[in-house]
Amino acid sequence: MKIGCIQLDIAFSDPEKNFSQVEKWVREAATKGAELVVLPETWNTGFDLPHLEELADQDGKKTKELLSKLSKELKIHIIGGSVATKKNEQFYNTMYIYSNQGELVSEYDKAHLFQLMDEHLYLQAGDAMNRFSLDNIEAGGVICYDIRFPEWLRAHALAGAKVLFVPAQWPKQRVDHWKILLQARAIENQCFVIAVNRRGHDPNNEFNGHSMIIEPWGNVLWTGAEDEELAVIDVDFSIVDEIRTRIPVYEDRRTELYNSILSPKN
Ligand SMILES: O=C(O)CCC(=O)C(=O)O
Repeated sequence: MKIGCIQLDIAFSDPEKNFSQVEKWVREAATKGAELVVLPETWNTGFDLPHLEELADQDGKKTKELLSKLSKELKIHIIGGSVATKKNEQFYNTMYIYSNQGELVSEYDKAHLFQLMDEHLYLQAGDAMNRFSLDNIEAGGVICYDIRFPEWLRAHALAGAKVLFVPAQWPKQRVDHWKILLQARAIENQCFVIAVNRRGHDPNNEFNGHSMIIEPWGNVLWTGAEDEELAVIDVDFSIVDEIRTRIPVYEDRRTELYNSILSPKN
């Protein structure tokens, strides 16, 4: 499958500009032959959390309209990064997944809120897993800081995911963590990891891309540059099963042992 990664330079606090940029880039990805496209985290607003009341997308309506229209018209799957949303009077960091038929196949609210950037002060955390299937490829999706929680990604893999999508706004100063954590998550879960970071800056942080596609043996198939970029990379998802047989990690897990330590009976 040809995967388009859009390493967007998000305009801070300017949803209108970001909606038109996203439309332009998704159209360009389709022109370049992408069958699935991945966007970064909170691409509608950037991290302008204090102004969510004015900026957040009410019920994700505007985002859903755009992604549904583009996925249907261009016949392209869209991993919609994430957007700041307002639902039931509360704010969320929400990921929408659209199939190439224009159907919403999954909606996920970021489960782990990043205290270093004050997310916990403004947003509600989601509790639901993000599992879906596109063209019979079993997938999962998490957002940025979620990759620091191996048990959360493992849960998606145990539930069947063979590829994990990771939209992010990961700051430049910790990009070494980003690369190592993504590679580790791919190796330990023996799955593809397709992670798209933004580039550019906001008032507090600089973001320097380094988006990555990693295969289940841990080899990096593609790393994004430091500029705004659209890359279209051909990925063969069929290798997952062979790698899972080569080292039978799932078979060798000792769940009872872990459970007895984490929840002793007495
Ligand atoms: O974990 C990190 O260092 C970065 C996380 C982050 O920026 C986020 O979740 O938005």
